[in-house]
Amino acid sequence: MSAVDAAPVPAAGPRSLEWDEISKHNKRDDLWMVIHGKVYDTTRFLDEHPGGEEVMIEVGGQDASEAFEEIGHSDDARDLLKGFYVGDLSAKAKLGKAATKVATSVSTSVSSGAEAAKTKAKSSGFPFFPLVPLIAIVAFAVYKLLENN
Ligand code: HEM
Repeated sequence: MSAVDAAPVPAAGPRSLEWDEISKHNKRDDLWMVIHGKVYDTTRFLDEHPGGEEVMIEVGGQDASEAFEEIGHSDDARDLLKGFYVGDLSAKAKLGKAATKVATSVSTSVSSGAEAAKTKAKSSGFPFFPLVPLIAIVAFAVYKLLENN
């Protein structure tokens, strides 16, 4: 066996693609889209798409997962996707999207929490806070009374 034969053949894994590459393919004659982290070249399907060309071009070079799911595409439509597969969205690009989602939801919940606290503070006109020592005094008095009986 020669050294050449023994050399390991690198496994040709799926292509890992970045958004700057994917987003270039956004034209009628060169149309890619990302659906659930996978990149599809849908150029040749464009004039066969039962939903028309325009909706496809609108999401060209972008993440079309939501648009694809909103329509409620059939299993046949999902099977067709396999024929257009060109690679995967890179881990970095996937992470970037996840990080944006987390950041957005955290900032939304933080600001809505702060907003809710403000609204609560404004809407409760009754001043409970100064009553706290008074309640403590009454509780102490009741305790002493019971103690003496
Ligand atoms: C490569 C990606 C896509 C494939 C393979 C695909 C395939 C299909 C197929 C086979 C149908 C017929 C109905 C069905 O079997 O579900 C269909 C209908 C449709 N698709 Fe897509 N589609 C793709 C992407 C999209 C995108 C990204 C959108 C929207 C932005 C879209 C919007 C529609 C609409 C509006 C219909 C018509 C539904 C109706 O009239 O009942 N499609 N598509």
